[in-house]
Amino acid sequence: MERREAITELGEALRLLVDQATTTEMPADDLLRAAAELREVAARLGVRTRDRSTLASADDLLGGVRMYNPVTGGGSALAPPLHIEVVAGVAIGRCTLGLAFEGPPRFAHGGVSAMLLDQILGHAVVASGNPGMTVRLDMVYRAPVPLCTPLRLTAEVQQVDGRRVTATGTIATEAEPDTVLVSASGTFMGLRADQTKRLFGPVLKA
Ligand SMILES: CCCCCCCCCCCCCC(=O)SCCNC(=O)CCNC(=O)[C@H](O)C(C)(C)COP(=O)(O)OP(=O)(O)OC[C@H]1O[C@@H](n2cnc3c(N)ncnc32)[C@H](O)[C@@H]1OP(=O)(O)O
Repeated sequence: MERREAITELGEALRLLVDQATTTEMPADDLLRAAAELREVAARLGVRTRDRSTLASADDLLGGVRMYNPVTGGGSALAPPLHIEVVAGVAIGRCTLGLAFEGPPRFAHGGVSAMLLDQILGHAVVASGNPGMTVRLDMVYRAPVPLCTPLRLTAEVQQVDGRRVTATGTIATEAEPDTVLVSASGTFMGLRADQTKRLFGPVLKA
């Protein structure tokens, strides 16, 4: 099996674990036994690791492959994951949030909605050919986002003004795609060469 497939397999197992660990009502003894077993597994994975200045060997930064991205990464225990495709400049995202993402009971944490929207706005911005970093993200929470419900996100670029790119996006359910639950407007700033070197120099050098 190729390494990226193995990373995704491990990611799926971790997401199942996070989901079960969040929903389990098993007694304390079972939780303690699971915790001990998981520490052993973690120790095996920790034999070879990377630091923050080293890109994951399975990643392809310029090709847009980020296996451990906390929103889209197939290898991430934290990612829903959000699956994004860009069609005619519009980024369309799909995911279902489990109980690990709960804020108010039955609904998603507001910060999770912001994270999803930051990511999908970023995809629309990259797809427009003007990559940049988020410098501002404005959120409007119109209605709570239901957990365990297929969601549909959209994002598109509204304006490109030199290095400054503005994009907007929404979260709705798949069942009612025209009822906007959360909307966001983001400003992204393209980096000057000196900023790219200062922030990402060690990673790019490697
Ligand atoms: C298709 C392929 C798939 C792959 C897709 C991958 C998608 C990835 C998606 C990832 C998605 C996740 C993405 C993430 O999570 S990105 C992570 C979160 N974002 C950050 O950490 C960025 C932090 N900010 C900075 O480091 C600096 O601000 C940078 C370096 C960006 C600019 O440096 P600096 O601040 O020194 O500015 P400047 O001297 O260059 O001047 C630039 C202009 O910017 C204006 N400005 C600054 N701040 C703001 C502000 N808050 N509102 C409005 N305007 C602002 C400023 O006034 C100036 O305007 P002007 O005077 O020129 O008019």
